[in-house]
Amino acid sequence: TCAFAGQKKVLAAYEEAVKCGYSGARAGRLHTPHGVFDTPMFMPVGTQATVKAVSPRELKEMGAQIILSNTYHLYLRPGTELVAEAGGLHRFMDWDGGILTDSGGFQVFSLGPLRKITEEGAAFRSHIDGSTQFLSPEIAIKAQMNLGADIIMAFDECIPYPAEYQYAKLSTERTTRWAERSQKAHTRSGQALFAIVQGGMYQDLRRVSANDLVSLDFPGYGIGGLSVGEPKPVMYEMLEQTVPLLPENKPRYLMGVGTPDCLVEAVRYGIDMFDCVFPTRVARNGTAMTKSGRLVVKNAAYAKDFLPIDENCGCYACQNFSRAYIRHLLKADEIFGLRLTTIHNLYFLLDFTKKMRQAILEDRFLSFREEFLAQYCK
Ligand SMILES: CC1(C)O[C@@H]2[C@@H](CO[C@@]3(CNc4nc5cc6c(=O)[nH]c(N)nc6cc5[nH]4)OC(C)(C)O[C@@H]23)O1
Ligand SMILES: [Zn+2]
Repeated sequence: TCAFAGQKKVLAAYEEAVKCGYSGARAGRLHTPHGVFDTPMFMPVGTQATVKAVSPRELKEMGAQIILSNTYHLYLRPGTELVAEAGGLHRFMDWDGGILTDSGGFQVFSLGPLRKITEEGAAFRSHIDGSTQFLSPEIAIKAQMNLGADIIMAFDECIPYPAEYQYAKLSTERTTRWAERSQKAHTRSGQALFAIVQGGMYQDLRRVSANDLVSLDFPGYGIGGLSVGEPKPVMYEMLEQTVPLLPENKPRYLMGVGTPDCLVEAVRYGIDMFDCVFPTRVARNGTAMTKSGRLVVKNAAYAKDFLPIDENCGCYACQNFSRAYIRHLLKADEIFGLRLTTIHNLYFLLDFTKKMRQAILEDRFLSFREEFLAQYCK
């Protein structure tokens, strides 16, 4: 293994356990102040300091290791100073596993009615009360130090898709300057700051972004600007161009991804960490994720189906309840229905990454990937 120990700032140290032959897939262990965690890993999204509809105890039970929260949302409400006064995000939400916070760059562009971006940062209007707000690398890093996550992200611009080459070039260069400013503003020891690779859908800009950020020497690297509406083959092409330029002994985090087919492809390219609102979001409109694709348990077809969502699933929903019962709850607008579909979807993705890790450790990842893709219809 190539442990990361020995570096003066052992933060999100990454021990690569084993590389899988003929692909970039690898199984590693991520060292953080809240524990050592196995990769590949899926991180449930808890945007506003809660993973919607499930409790920390249930998250622990289903095998969640690190969860994601959003600086943008917590900065606007309830305020990151308040969370600091409460003892930090772990205490505030009673989660003793790992926490990663996104820096707010993306949410500014995807949520708030954007006012303008300058070298200094991004001015925007709050999607909550319309107030004028401003985020910069310094403000975003200070906010994340207040939240006290184990892993925090540099302040970046997620380039919209599609984007002109010239705009992608200027934005990517600015994101690199913002990464340097994020680094300088980051003074909290024991907390890992990851940079975020941009470059739009342009191979050369992706390579420049990766090389520039690697030379600034971060403990880990997010790959941003993807899963923003581009075709999947384009996303995979960007991964193929970017991942090999990132240090083998540091974690790679593909932001905002996603569905099992994307996860298995990204792991093949050497991605270690994922987050996506997908499993929790689709659960709330009655869609369950299975290894054969999506199952809309709300459909009339399941009214008298007394089997569980997935007979081979070990989650609380599948061990105790039928499709008919969950459909009934969803049709009756019972909150417990959403809780059961959410628990199943999170368990499904967490278990899927565990199965990928096992396949890599047993050097059978490529056949695992073949078998999975053959059965899964998008
Ligand atoms: C797949 C699915 C269902 O995920 C949904 C919806 C639209 O895509 C998502 C997920 N994609 C996504 N790409 C990202 C890129 C960056 C980035 O470049 N920088 C930073 N700091 N954070 C990022 C977070 C990202 N999330 O983005 C929102 C809008 C959060 O909802 C998600 O489609
Ligand atoms: Zn289940």
